Order: sequence, then structure tokens, then C-alpha cells
Amino acid sequence: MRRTWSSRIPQCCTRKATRQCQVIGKRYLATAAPASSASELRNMALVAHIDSGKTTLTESILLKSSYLIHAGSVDTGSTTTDFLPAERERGITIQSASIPVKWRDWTFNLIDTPGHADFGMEVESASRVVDGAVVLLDSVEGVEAQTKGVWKQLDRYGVGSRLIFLNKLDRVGASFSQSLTSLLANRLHPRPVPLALPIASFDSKDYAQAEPGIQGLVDLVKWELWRWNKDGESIKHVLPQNLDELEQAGILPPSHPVVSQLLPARTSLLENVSMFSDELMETLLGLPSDPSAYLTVPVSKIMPHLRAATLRSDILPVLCGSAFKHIGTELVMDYVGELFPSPVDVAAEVPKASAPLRMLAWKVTWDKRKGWMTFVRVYSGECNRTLTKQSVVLNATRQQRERISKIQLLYASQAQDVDSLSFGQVGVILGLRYTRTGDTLVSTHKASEASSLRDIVPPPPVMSASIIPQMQSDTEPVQEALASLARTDPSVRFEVQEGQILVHGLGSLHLEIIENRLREEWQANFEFGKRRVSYREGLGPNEPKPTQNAWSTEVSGKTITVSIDLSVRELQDDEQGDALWDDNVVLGPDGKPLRAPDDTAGLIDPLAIIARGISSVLSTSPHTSLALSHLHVQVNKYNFLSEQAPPSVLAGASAFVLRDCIKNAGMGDVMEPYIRLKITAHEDSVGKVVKDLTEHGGEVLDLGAGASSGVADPDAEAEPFSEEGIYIPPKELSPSAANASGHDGTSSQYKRTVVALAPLSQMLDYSNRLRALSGGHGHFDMVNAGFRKVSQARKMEILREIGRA
Ligand SMILES: Nc1nc2c(ncn2[C@@H]2O[C@H](COP(=O)(O)OP(=O)(O)OP(=O)(O)O)[C@@H](O)[C@H]2O)c(=O)[nH]1
Repeated sequence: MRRTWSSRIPQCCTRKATRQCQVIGKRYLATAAPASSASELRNMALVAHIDSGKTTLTESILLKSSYLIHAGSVDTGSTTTDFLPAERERGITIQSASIPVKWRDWTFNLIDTPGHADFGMEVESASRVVDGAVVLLDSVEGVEAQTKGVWKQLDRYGVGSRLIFLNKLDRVGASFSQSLTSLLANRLHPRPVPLALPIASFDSKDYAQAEPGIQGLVDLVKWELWRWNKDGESIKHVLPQNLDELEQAGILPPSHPVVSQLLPARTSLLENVSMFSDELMETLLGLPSDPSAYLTVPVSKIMPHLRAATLRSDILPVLCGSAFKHIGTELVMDYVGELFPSPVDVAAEVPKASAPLRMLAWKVTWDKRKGWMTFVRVYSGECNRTLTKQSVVLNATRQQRERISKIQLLYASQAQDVDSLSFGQVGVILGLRYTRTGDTLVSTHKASEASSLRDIVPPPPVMSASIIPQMQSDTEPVQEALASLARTDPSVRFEVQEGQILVHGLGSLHLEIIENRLREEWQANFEFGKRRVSYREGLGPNEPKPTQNAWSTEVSGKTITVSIDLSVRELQDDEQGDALWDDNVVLGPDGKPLRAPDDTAGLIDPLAIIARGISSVLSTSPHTSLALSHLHVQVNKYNFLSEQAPPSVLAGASAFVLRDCIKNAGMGDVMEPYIRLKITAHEDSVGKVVKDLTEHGGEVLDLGAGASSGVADPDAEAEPFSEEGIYIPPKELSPSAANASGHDGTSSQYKRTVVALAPLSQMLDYSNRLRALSGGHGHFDMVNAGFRKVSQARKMEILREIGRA
């Protein structure tokens, strides 16, 4: 089915004064007017395991907010936020897309992120820049491997306010209660609290036999019942405080299965929130002793406390629905607006008009027509005064001045020019030449008062491929294309070793996309070599002492000598490596971590130049040319032994001394990336699956039972979890789960789940292998599980593979 765009202006545009109507190409868009106040802004992301429905929910939100006339579909490649050709072809999100959405009084900057771990960098940067996240779960599958992955990413950047959306309740096997149990079993949060109950069918007589589905929701906070028709249009009823009046009001017969759950669900909600609010606790204590008095507590007495508990992450609000059928979308929007923080709520200090402007560049993209596009969020300062088109800003991270040519609000692939950005807003700046993801931009006139914002750390690359330019004349364009690509995606790394270009990425799919983008976006001519996993080397067994500390070079005919005092050792077991340094630790003389800039052009800070030299050695071991890892490098001091020495010579000197230390230490252990797999297969093929895993160097961690909904999720830790005070409705509330077979149509009792660790190198073609082993019924997902040292025999194999044995 193809989406057709209406040729008339949508009614919403004539009706709503707050929206501006714009004709962009053939689309009529009701664009979100910039928020009038920062307290009405909600910077939020949708994050989840792959295929949970993030893009579908985004599309439903755009439809409900009147941005779209018809929702597009992932399945026909017609969504707004998945606009790259590769995204449309594959039906997956590859890059995060941000879009401002006007909903009631709020403006959301909504970021739809990819779920595939190979595009984890996009979740990383979105997590850095949002104040709240809606985490989707497929309610057939429950918590999945990458649900935990994105959860950790949100933790890393302190995104405390989260809301769960249990999606796909229309699917066979979907279960509201089992999804809640799965949240607890996987310890995502100790206090998931449903804000709504699903109604699978309004037909109470045949409820137990009902078709899989969802037709309505009860909002337990606002005490409303929502009902959607097959076109996704909703009507809402206010529920009576006396449940006996439900039938009289023509809402639900008393025999409807959801009716008996309303009082326990609301009671549990109120009691859970009151645990974190004395005021609500007092309200509840002041109620008449009749339990049904809980139904009389008005929303105004609940919402402020529910919001405070969400902001502090004391509770985890849970909503549910079907993004595909637009069921529950309005509630997601309402609760994001009501519960998530605004930029004012999370600002380190009350924003002042006089504060120096500080912005974080959280994403950089390249557009053939517009050039570099830098996505920024304003963290302090009143930009109306300081940031306008044509202003000059200082990149505080790189100490470079940048000129702004345009400021835009981006609606996925469409743009709207604006004059300025204000506190809390997310927008795009055109014209910046040097800025990269994670850089801080400040206004030049108050630069000294502005400190740098927290960095964004790309996940470590685990796979690489060689790139062979087709002709000698293609070499430079290929390298330039790679440099541009790496600027848009900091999880892409490349290096030139002995005339060969190696590109590193986060997985096979990432490499495939890198290859396509180089050809299609940069028209680079090259052959793509064999893919292999990225190995690493540790420090050798001998003492890592340099033969000499001094290093000399010729500069303009003069010999310049520099001495560098470094100490190098292996990281101890209880020491954590720095992800920005491939799990090494590199410290300056004051004991603070050093950061390596991408190039030394224009650099004057001696320690940044030294860090650049260190980084060139750590990325290519003198023994194997593999990246070094688990090293602790301390720069103790440096001295210019010649006069008028330019600081740039420190890069060569530090590289020379460090390389010498590492050579003297000898070759270290080799490490390879591991993955954690969760495989679901029929009972009768589990034996073959386990045998194959063992033969490929895998280690089985758990052989679980049932497969669906993660109730007995073997991935969860073995300790018991508390259900005390947490309301979990009976399974019958989701009749499709009770009637269900597994999600592939076969009975789940014959399925087993295997959790294993295995070397990534052995699992590159696992989907084909598992298909053969399981007769096509198995499925798996995997997440990176870090690097591990390999055995001596495997080390020899790896050295042979990389041509070093
Ligand atoms: N039955 C059903 N299918 C859904 C629902 N939401 C999404 N889907 C389907 O699930 C598949 C994945 O949906 P997407 O919206 O692309 O999921 P995603 O989480 O954005 O995927 P990635 O960004 O690639 O991780 C598509 O086939 C959708 O049509 C739902 O509520 N019910």
C-alpha cells in the first residue's frame, strides 16, 4: 500500500493557530512552532531492542499530532524518520532522526533511535542529549538483549526519567502481565507501575476466547476509558467513581474482566507513588475506610507526586498499546508531557539570560546540498541574544572558531530555517567546519566562563575490513570519504597501515552500511576486502621501560630535542579502562585523563599534542599492528631540551618513547571480542545448538525453559526478585497470551532458550547455521560482551590470520 498525500491543506492547520503550515515538496506539514518557553520543552528519545516498534510509534505520534495526514509504514518503506534509502530498503532504522512535535502545550524534540546494536553510537548520542526516554518492549518478547543494552546507555548519561511502552499488544502471544514480570525478572527497575490497563475486547462474554488484540485502555491516573476504532481514532469516557455506575453510563458491563482489576490496579498505583510522597500518603490516610475511596482521589492530587517520582526514577511508569493500530499513542504523548522533565528541571543551575552560551554538538551529518549539518542542544545561555545566523562561536573542545551560516529545525529529512535557538532547544547549525560529535560550542565573548560539556563515548569497534582503492588516483578520495564518514559516525574508525586502509565498525551490518555509504554518498571507488573481527593486544611480559627518554628531530634545519617521562603498566583487575581509549587509561601529570584530538593542526596545548602521539601508538602495536588495550599510561613530565621548540614535536616524541616501552615489554596477550547470545529453539534441536556452540568456542551459561515473554528469562540473574507491592494483573487480561502458541505459531512449551558466550569471530554466519541446526525454527539475538584474552593456540591462529605468524 502506498501512502498518498492529500492535495488539500490539513484541517489542523486552519484550526490551530499554534501550528504553521508549510508546503515542503508535495507534503503538507503542520510544523511545530518553536516552544514559547523552555518549561514546555521535552527532549525525549524512543529507544528499544530492534523491531520493537519505535519508528511505527513515531509515525503514529506524527499522525496524532497532525504533522502527517496519513501514517507511513516501516513495511512499505514510507515512514518519515527512516528516510535513508538503506533504511527504507531494509525496514530498519540506521540513524537517529529528530523531529519537533507540538502536542497540547508542549513541544517534544522526539528522537527515533535505531535498535540494532551495530548502530549503538546513535543511541549513545541521543541518550546524551535527551532528558527522558520512552523504552518500548515488544509485549510478546518481554525484555530482550538490547533492551538491557539501551537501558545501560541511558544509565551512562544519567537519563533517569523513563517510561515503558509495552507495544504490540495486538500480536498473538502478547501479554501485559508477563511483560511486567519480565521487567522485574530482568531487574530493569524495582518498581514498574502500570498507569493504564489494556482492554483486549469490549465484548465481555467471549473475552477469554477473544481474538488477539487490544481495543481500549483504562487510564488509572486520570480515571478515563479510551476506546479506538479500527482506523485508530479514539474516544474517551470519564469513568464514574462508583464502579456500579459503569453499566448505566454505557461504558462497560460489570462482568467485564477488566472491571474487577480497576480497584486493585489504582490502589497499587496510588500506594506506590505515596511511598515517595508524604503529601499523597496523607491524602490516602485521610480517605474513608471503604477501599473504593481510592477511586475518588482526583488527578490533581496524584500527578505532581507521580511526576516527582518519575523525575527521581523512584518508580517506572508503564503504558501499553499497539503503535501499529495507533492504540495508546495519545497516552504516551500525554504522559511524556506530564511526567518528563523540561530542560529547566534538569539544568545544573537556574538558566539565566546572562549565562554564557553553551551548546553540545551531539550529531554531525553531511548533506550534498547543505554541507556539514551539526545537531546541537543549547545547555545554557539565552541564545536569542548570542546565537543567531552569522554569529561566530568557539569550539571549546578544539579551540577553533566557527562561523554559523544558518540555523534550522529539522523535521526528519525536511528543514525549517529559524533565526535563533533558545535554552533547551535542539536544532541544526549549518556552516561549521571543524565541529565533531561531542564537542562543546560556546559564545566567543564569554568563552572563558564556559566549561566543556560531558563527552559522548562511541562504543568500541569489533569488526574491520580492508579497503582497496580501485586505482592509485582513488586513494586520496577514498581516505577523504572515510574521514567525512567518520565525522558523521564516530563509531567508524579507519587507519592506514603499510599502504593498506583498514576500516573498523561495530558489526557486520555496520560495515555493510559503511561500504554502501562510501559508494553512494561519497562516490568512492574501492574494493571491500574480507571482514574480520577487530582483535587487540595487551602489554607484554617484560618491563616496559624506554631505552631513552630523549627524542630529537629536525625543524627548519635545527635539531630539536625533547624528553618525555612516561610510566607504562598493565591495568589491574579492579581498574576500569576508558572506552574512549580502547579500554586503556591515559593520564596527564596531574592524574587527569587525557583526550586525544583527531589531528594536531592548529593545536597548542602540549598535553593534547602528547595525547595525539600516544594515541597513534596505542592504535597500532609495534608487534602485531593490533590496537593495544588494558594499558595504564601515565605522562609524568615533558621537557624541551632545545630552545624555541614548537609544541608540535611533542607528538613525535611521546610516540617514540611509548613505542620503545611497548617494544621492550615484548608481545602481549591477544584479545578478541565476545558476544552474549540468547537462542530460542525447539526442544529437539537444543542438543545440536549446544554442541555447535561448544565446537565454536562458546560457553553455555544457561539452558532455560519456556521461550515467550521472558517470564522464565534465563538472561535474568538467578537471584529472586521482589513482587511485593507491585501490581501484576492476571494473565487473562491479555487473552491472546492465554490462548497463545509461540510467536511463530508453535507451542511455546516445546521451546528452550540457551544463553551463551561465544567469540564473535565464530558467529558471523550464525543465522544461516542456526537455520540449519533448528530446521528454520530457531531465532537468536546477540549483544557485545567485551574483549577477552584468548588461549595460546587461538593466538597463533589469529596471528596467522592477520599475517603476523
Ligand atoms: N503487530 C504489530 N506490529 C507492529 C507494531 N509496531 C510495529 N510493528 C511492526 O514491527 C516491525 C518493526 O517495526 P519498527 O517500527 O520498524 O520497529 P523499530 O523498533 O523502529 O525497529 P528498528 O529501528 O530497526 O530497531 C514492523 O514490521 C512493524 O510493522 C504493533 O503495535 N503491532
